[in-house]
Amino acid sequence: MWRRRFAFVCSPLVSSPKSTLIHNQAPYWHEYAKAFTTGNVNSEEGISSKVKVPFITFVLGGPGSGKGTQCAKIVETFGFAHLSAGELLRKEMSSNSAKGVMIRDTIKEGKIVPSEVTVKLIQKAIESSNNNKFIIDGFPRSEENRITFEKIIGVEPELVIFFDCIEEEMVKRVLSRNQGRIDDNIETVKKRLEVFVTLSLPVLDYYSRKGKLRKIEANGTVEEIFEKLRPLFAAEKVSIK
Ligand SMILES: Nc1ncnc2c1ncn2[C@@H]1O[C@H](COP(=O)(O)OP(=O)(O)OP(=O)(O)O)[C@@H](O)[C@H]1O
Ligand SMILES: O=c1ccn([C@@H]2O[C@H](COP(=O)(O)O)[C@@H](O)[C@H]2O)c(=O)[nH]1
Ligand SMILES: [Mg+2]
Repeated sequence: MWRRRFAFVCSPLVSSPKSTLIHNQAPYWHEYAKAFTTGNVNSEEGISSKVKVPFITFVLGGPGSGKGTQCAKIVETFGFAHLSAGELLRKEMSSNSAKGVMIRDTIKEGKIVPSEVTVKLIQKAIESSNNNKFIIDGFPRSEENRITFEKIIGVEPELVIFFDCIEEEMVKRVLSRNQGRIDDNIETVKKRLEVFVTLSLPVLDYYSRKGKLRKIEANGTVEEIFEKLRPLFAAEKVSIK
């Protein structure tokens, strides 16, 4: 069973895709886009003249496929801000509020936290960053997540990366991670794998059809995998180094 791989076909590596702002649903980024294109600055609302429409990359893959590990390398090499949806939720769950308890229970069950909660956390993190290039790790995990992000943030990703790793390897990595995560146990991992197949694969399918998906074979060493990622970010447009 663990040898199963996600049967999924997507576009081959191609040159960097074009920007695709969603112009009819952008309560937040429309203001940013306006400030960028007109040069208007509204200091009361905190919109800076330096702010540009953000370059967003989503990174998806099953539990333990290496998303967090590779995102750290992308940040170091290409100057992105790393937003891990899981980390944002784990921070939020450490409060003993009703919301914190709900997040803890959901993560323990390997299920998906309500979209609005996650998107609001991502929005806050984007708003408080000085960076303009974001790598969003482990999101969107479902079509509902994706649609909620589009509604609230109003920007589409330029690029969506999928780490394709065999289940046996993912399970081995998660069970030896040793970071005290409440979902790093075999019962939760099995549930997360099912959730990935049922709810996350349709998201990959959506971006594949839009020509935005890049599949990375993620069974090798950390360095081998990073070498496969490098060309995606080497374009002048996204590189700061
Ligand atoms: N290529 C690799 N080879 C071996 N071990 C790896 C590799 N990449 C990551 N790891 C290790 O596997 C574990 C899981 O990696 P990581 O946390 O990056 O995965 P993830 O996709 O973010 O998982 P999750 O969705 O559960 O957060 C970590 O302990 C990490 O050090
Ligand atoms: O968009 C998201 C991201 C994460 N979750 C929940 O958190 C855990 C852990 O996420 P990692 O990305 O693996 O750190 C995940 O299994 C979900 O329960 C979420 O609900 N929505
Ligand atoms: Mg992770």
